[in-house]
Amino acid sequence: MKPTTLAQARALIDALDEKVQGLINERARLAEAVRDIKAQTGADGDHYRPAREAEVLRLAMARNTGPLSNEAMARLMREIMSACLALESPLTVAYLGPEGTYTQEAVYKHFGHAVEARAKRAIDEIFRDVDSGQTAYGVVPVENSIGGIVSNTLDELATANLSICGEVLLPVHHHLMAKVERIDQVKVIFSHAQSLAQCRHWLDATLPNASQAVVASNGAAAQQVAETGVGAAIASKAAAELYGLNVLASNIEDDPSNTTRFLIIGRKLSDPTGRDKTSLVFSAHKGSPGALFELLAPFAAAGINLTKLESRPSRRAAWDYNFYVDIDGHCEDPLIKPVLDEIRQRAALFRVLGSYPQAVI
Ligand SMILES: O=C(O)C(=O)C[C@]1(C(=O)O)C=C[C@@H](O)C=C1
Repeated sequence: MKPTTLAQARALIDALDEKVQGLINERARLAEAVRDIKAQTGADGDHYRPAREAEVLRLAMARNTGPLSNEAMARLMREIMSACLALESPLTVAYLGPEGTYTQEAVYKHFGHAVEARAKRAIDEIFRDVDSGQTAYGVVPVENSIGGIVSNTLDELATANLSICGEVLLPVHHHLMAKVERIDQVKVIFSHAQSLAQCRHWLDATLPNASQAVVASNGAAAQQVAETGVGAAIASKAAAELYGLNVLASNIEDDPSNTTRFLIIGRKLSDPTGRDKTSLVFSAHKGSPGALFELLAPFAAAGINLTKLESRPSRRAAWDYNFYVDIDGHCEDPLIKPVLDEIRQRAALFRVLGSYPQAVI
């Protein structure tokens, strides 16, 4: 029945909300049953299953008939699953803090809001915390569509005994924020080096005489401006709200498609979902001509798509490099496994950093 008055429409919404709520709790009871089944089968108490979560989100999007968008529907399912998982056991997630960073946004986008997010001061601290079991998972930035790689993360990945179990793509929109109310009052701008670089044209055109100062993160910039009242910060809208700053200009990034990719790090390999990525690190034997070509050729021969290739100093010897490669597919896929074995034989160093579902939302 299509309502014709506001009161009728609201009464129908109330009745429907009651049913939706009942169904959500029924789902939560099933998640509790899953916990009991896992306990009986000797699972280790970590109930988070990245592959299953990706499947649930993909199913929600495939089933969706609107009017809500697929993404809006998936975000709702994301929060329901997050609350269900928190019933099983609250998940702890370390991220690059302080509060208000884009990494914190990436935590909530990937895990939903029912996690215990713990702010850390540096990327290596996050790796240490996850490795020692103090937190179950970590979220670290790995690359930006304009600024390129986050070298600390790649360097930590090469030596850490951890596994990448997910990725998050976060559109990054920068805002100028301060205690003062007018842009012409701003004499100094604080932010992370990458954020300043991503807003360079806007800053040159709008605030050519203001000086720029690099700090550890956008969140730290906003926190500092809130505490001292000095200057302005470039950070997220969430940071402006959290630290009570005035937004003086919005969306000041030079490229509106500016996106940062984050990785979820944990201690377990994720199951295959059919739409996965695998991250690898390897190095070639020094001094042999065509060594890198030899390591990459098996991918081409098997028709495996490379989505990324980076090199970094290996830190073992001068002019020795580690190559970081992302491919489409899971390391257990029957097509991929023998190819990885072949490359392992040919490489000086070879490690699978993780296989994980491609970002869903
Ligand atoms: O299917 C599971 O293994 C569950 O624990 C249930 C559930 C869910 O709510 O759907 C919750 C958490 C997991 O990360 C994945 C899925």
